[in-house]
Amino acid sequence: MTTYDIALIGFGGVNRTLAELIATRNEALRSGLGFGLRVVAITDLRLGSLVQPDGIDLSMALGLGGGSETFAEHGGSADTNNESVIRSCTADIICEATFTNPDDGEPAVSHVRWALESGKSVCTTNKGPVALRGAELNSLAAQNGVYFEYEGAVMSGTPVIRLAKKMFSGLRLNGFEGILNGTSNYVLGRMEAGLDFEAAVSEAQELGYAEANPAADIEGYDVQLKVLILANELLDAGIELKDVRRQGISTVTAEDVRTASRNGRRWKLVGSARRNPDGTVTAGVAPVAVPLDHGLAGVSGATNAVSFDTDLLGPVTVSGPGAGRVETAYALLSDIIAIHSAKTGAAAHA
Ligand SMILES: NC(=O)c1ccc[n+]([C@@H]2O[C@H](COP(=O)([O-])OP(=O)(O)OC[C@H]3O[C@@H](n4cnc5c(N)ncnc54)[C@H](O)[C@@H]3O)[C@@H](O)[C@H]2O)c1
Ligand SMILES: N[C@@H](CCO)C(=O)O
Repeated sequence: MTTYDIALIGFGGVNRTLAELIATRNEALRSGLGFGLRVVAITDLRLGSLVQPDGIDLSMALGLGGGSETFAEHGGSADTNNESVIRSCTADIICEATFTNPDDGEPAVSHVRWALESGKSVCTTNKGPVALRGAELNSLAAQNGVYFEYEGAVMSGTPVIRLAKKMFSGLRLNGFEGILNGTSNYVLGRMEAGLDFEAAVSEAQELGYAEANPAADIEGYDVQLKVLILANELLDAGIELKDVRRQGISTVTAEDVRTASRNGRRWKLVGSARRNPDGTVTAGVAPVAVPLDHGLAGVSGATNAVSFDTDLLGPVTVSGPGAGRVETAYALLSDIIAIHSAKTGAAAHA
């Protein structure tokens, strides 16, 4: 039975939940999927780093975080030591879930690069490296004969990127539009229910939907990255961040929400991209007061949906959780499963 050794870079909501899944479901994974998982390294800004090639005691690691204790008291270090841990630990797969940096993707871009260069596959939910350095990192993975997977970068564990790549390969995609941020959608819904903006944002933070800096959700930076990812991955758009127009929901007032409601409309933060007749792609994110019979009007809470405009099937819509710790940890698990399938499929055809 194969066991994959895993390193968790960033031990916040998502990677902690992955560790919980590994701790509680490893036997089910072994019998259902034919492989087990063992965590051999963890790094985090608050906890430092711990490397144990025989496997880390996850109940100990999950018990840390509430106080000032670090991994230094458990045989590790109070420093993250990310580069040396990533390059020299014995992990087969690095799960990168540190903060998303929408400006240049760092330090996560370096984390991914160090892993791929040292022959380790990477799964990440971090939008920065995928959106801003996706092409470079994908070719680095190919050069090193390893895998770079990032299903959770868009719509958390809801299958979108792999699904569209696999299932739409025989048709032409003309564009897409969707609700791609759970926090802003949740906030707009709570405002419609009468809650004030700040209280709604606090709720989204408590529920684990929001970015470390929730301005990324509210001002549309998060959707800008997701539109960039989908446009380049699925429309082969070849565009950069500056090509995705961005407007968030901070300009939408409680009065705007009430007026829309009286007029049979509902505010949504819509991300979209469309292929133009000359082959270029126009992409952006902006709040839109959609009519109640619009396909996106009924998408509520942290649920996301994206509708693809295809030439042979017409519109095809995928809907599901867009944020949440468990939902996003599942995305990492689905990436690990994809790596296992690719490895074992390749072996079967060798
Ligand atoms: N939570 C969600 O619903 C969700 C959904 C999809 C994608 N994501 C993305 O997944 C990533 C993780 O999300 P989260 O909710 O776990 O965030 P989080 O803020 O709970 O956790 C991030 C962790 O990374 C650690 N960290 C930051 N920089 C680090 C560094 N340089 N080295 C080591 N550790 C570092 C922090 O200390 C923190 O514990 C983010 O990039 C986020 O955008 C989150
Ligand atoms: N903060 C993001 C997490 C998912 O990328 C959201 O609310 O959608």
